[in-house]
Amino acid sequence: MFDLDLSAAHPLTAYGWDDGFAESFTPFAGQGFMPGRVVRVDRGRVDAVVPDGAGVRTVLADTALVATGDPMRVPCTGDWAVIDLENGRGGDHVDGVLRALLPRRTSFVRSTSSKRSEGQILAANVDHAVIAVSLADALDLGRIERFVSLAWESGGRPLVVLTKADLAGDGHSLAHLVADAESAAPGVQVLAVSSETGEGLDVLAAVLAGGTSVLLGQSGAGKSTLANALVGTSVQTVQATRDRDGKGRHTTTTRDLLALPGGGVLIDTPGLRGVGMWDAEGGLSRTFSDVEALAEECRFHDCAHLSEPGCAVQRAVENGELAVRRLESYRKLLRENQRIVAKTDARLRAEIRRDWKQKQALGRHMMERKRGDGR
Ligand SMILES: Nc1nc2c(ncn2[C@@H]2O[C@H](COP(=O)(O)OP(=O)(O)OP(=O)(O)O)[C@@H](O)[C@H]2O)c(=O)[nH]1
Ligand SMILES: [Zn+2]
Repeated sequence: MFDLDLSAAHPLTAYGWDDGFAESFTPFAGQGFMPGRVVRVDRGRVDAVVPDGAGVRTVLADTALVATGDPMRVPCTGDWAVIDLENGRGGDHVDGVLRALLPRRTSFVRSTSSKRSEGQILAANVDHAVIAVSLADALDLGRIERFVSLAWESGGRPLVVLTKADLAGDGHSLAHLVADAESAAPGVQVLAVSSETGEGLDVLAAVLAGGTSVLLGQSGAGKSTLANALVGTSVQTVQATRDRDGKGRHTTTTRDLLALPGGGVLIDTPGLRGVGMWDAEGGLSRTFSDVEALAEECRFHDCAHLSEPGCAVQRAVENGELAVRRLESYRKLLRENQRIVAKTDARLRAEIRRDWKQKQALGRHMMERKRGDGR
């Protein structure tokens, strides 16, 4: 079998395997199971890297996992899983069964918070959320604030990467742009890079070497180009299909999770790329920690920072300590967030009502049938 030893030689180290995950796996060890990291999920088929020398294996999730109906328990890219290759081998190139998921450290969830059952999980065990912002267009600080809030909410650490730095003019204007981006994301590292010239890629690679990262950002921000530059070759990996039919065909397999040559793991899934806002109240608080710290000083604890007397936020705007743009952006994102939470709640209520109505109708139907039978 394989060795659970945590030496650099462990075949999964390049995929982020560490002491903590090894510990979570302990109860499953010695049962013929092995750990694996999910690199792609496609219509119920899960591709995972396993330490058995074969690289990526395709498995199906245990029906017990899927049957819960809880979308949070469905495997997603970045998950560490308990893989059983001894059983469940089937046609259509299925190599085994995914028996369980190891506890997630962080998760990117669409819709409301992870406590909610209707959340959709987009990526798991993410340490850094890389927010790609193109310098080909004027910086949209509000957009940076939105993505940074989502990143904080996921539990990962945001990192703003200003791409296409070759288009930003001289070093002086580049420094200004970096400072502007920093003002929108207190405490968040901002890096300028160019996939074209290679500028800044070494610094970025060094940051990403520690853990698992996801790529976020608008369409056209330069994410694919950046991923290719970081990986060194095309993100598409060509894999030989096992020679079951004797034809020795080759298929091209795309992965959503890649080991970076300089260390670290990069997740780039289509579902995550242009994510919208969801319930990110905690993330907003972190992104606007400066505004919230000022609000603590307001005379009224429910101050709306409009025209109340003793408003510390308004005072800071007047003093030039706080940009009015930032206060407006804060308000806008809070409103947007509240709208989404309300909408989700309304949807949830509607679902419960529909379910209840169906049960009532079914009950009536059964009663009528019973009565009919008795006649
Ligand atoms: N000048 C310059 N252009 C770049 C750089 N990186 C990317 N581009 C160009 O920007 C365009 C968009 O890049 P992509 O990598 O496809 O952007 P993306 O974020 O992956 O876009 P989606 O796939 O739509 O999410 C392409 O035409 C790239 O050639 C760069 O560093 N410098
Ligand atoms: Zn106030």
